[in-house]
Amino acid sequence: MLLIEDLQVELAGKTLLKHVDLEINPGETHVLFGPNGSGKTSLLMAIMGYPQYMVTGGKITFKDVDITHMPIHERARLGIGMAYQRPPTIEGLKARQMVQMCSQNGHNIDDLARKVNFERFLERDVNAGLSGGEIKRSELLQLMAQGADFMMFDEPESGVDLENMHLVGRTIAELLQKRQELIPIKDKSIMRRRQENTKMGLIITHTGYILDYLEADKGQVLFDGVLSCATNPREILRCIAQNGYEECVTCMMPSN
Ligand SMILES: Nc1ncnc2c1ncn2[C@@H]1O[C@H](COP(=O)(O)OP(=O)(O)OP(=O)(O)O)[C@@H](O)[C@H]1O
Repeated sequence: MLLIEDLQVELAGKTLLKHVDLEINPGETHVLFGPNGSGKTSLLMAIMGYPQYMVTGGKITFKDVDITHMPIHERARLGIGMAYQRPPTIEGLKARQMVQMCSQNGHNIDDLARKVNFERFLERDVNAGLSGGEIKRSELLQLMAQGADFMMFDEPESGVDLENMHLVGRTIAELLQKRQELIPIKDKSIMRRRQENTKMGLIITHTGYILDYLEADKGQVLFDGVLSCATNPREILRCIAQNGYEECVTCMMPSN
């Protein structure tokens, strides 16, 4: 379980996250909405452990371990992974080497790359000259290799064309073991699979396209560093589209 209690985070002397509480249980995927600059990426970066996102209050617990001040690599080892919105180019490090470094289980890198249509980029430096959509697939490949238990996705749809959106959406759903099933829920094998799923996810989206590919458990809105509205993600999306973010957070229930 990921448990965030009363989290406050500062960046460059500015408070970006205010009293954030969040609980993601094994098998759950949450979706995070919010206007530009509201602090969504900052929340993910703080969970991942980037030191510039300074925790000035509160606590983050993962798998019953207090990770509030744990370095990034230890969080990754504990099972936290992230697909970034704008990951940096890393000169001198090939994508293949990066994926190998992420790999926990001696994966066949070429087989993994084929799944996200990334084979032809493996010998390039990480993210060098990649298009927006190619970068997203590179991020997914690293997560597939890592096999994390809790995965965060920062705007996985941005810059992805419609055809690749299917690939990205299906891959994320598979990573989170949240593929939408066409068979009714009363099917016992599906129910068992859902009960056995321990993967956790947190996805930032503006458009909600990702909801066409996976069953998300809860949506929340981050507005000016404050988290609210824990309810059905499609309902939140509808509310935002109809009334705007500010109206949405004032009219709905508090978080959790
Ligand atoms: N290095 C920095 N120095 C100062 N302010 C920063 C820095 N990085 C980000 N910010 C500010 O922190 C605020 C929150 O940024 P963040 O990226 O978390 O927003 P977001 O909700 O993810 O936005 P978007 O939807 O546009 O991606 C923004 O106002 C941003 O300008």
